[in-house]
Amino acid sequence: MKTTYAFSSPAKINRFLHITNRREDGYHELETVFQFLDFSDNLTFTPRDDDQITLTPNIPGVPLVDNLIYRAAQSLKNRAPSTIIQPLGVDISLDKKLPMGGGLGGGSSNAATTLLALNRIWNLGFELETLANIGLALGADVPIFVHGHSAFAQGVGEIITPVDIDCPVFLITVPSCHISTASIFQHPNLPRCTAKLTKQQRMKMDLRTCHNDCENLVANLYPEVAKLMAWLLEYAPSRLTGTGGCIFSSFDSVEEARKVQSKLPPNVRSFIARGLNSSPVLAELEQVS
Ligand SMILES: C[C@@](CO)(OP(=O)(O)O)[C@H](O)COP(=O)(O)OP(=O)(O)OC[C@H]1O[C@@H](n2ccc(N)nc2=O)[C@H](O)[C@@H]1O
Ligand SMILES: Nc1ncnc2c1ncn2[C@@H]1O[C@H](COP(=O)(O)OP(=O)(O)O)[C@@H](O)[C@H]1O
Repeated sequence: MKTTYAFSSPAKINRFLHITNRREDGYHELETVFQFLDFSDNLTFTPRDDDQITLTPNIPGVPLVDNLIYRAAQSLKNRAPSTIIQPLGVDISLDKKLPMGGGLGGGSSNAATTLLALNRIWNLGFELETLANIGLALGADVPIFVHGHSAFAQGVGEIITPVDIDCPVFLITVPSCHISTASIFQHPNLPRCTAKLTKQQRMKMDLRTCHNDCENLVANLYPEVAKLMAWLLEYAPSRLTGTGGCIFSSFDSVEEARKVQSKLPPNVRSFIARGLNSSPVLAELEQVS
């Protein structure tokens, strides 16, 4: 009888996102605070007797070789120490709940959960820092999910300082438009020179005085996002996550969030989730001996 291991793959939000510089290689330097949500995709891993890696079901429009779960598993396998003699094969299943391309980091989260889970299941013994480096080649947000704690991030997201922040209840709204991260970063009207936070501001970390540099551009390009944002701001502090288009609105209680959710214009997808300072994956790893 084979063991199947179940792991979550949580969403993240960027409580703020300042773009401070554009590097020579075209990538942008950011300052952001990441927070996880108690709303996740679910992944299962069943080790195989051979060295095949399978993934079901397929994500429509994402070929297997491009799927970040498959890529993460392959990357890890390719770096396995030569002392590992058991076959590194696994059947992976994905229960996708997170909207894709909305700034909730689902792909990066899936990759990070895969790295963490397979490192443990295959007994590879890699340190978190090594997994984070393997993950960075897959996506800028993967290291945050590997480290698994709310964090202030700099660089392209790989310079990480863990922080403990407030954990409100969020109403997350999901506009129907799919926004490509690359298209926002390439846009000429993106603000790219927000001043870096001073040491004093970082100590205080008052999230209300920060903003998301992508927000105005995304609102201009996608009137649906602008309309939804204007509607939400009537009820609660609301901000874009990442390069959008999901918006998070903060509340003190689930009841208050539900009240606003029930008034949302028809056809706006939404869910309610609490902010977390720790990724649920950390506790789940403890369960695997
Ligand atoms: C900006 C964030 C904040 O969380 O946005 P979301 O994608 O979650 O909305 C992320 O760091 C995004 O990370 P991720 O989605 O992994 O981006 P990647 O695949 O690494 O990059 C996609 C493309 O966006 C551009 N890019 C990305 C990150 C960055 N710091 N500067 C960039 O210029 C590059 O053109 C790159 O080719
Ligand atoms: N396992 C995966 N889950 C989600 N998206 C994936 C996955 N593998 C590859 N992708 C690709 O990554 C893109 C960005 O997805 P996602 O991480 O959900 O959004 P965002 O970067 O806006 O937070 C998707 O549109 C898809 O093409």
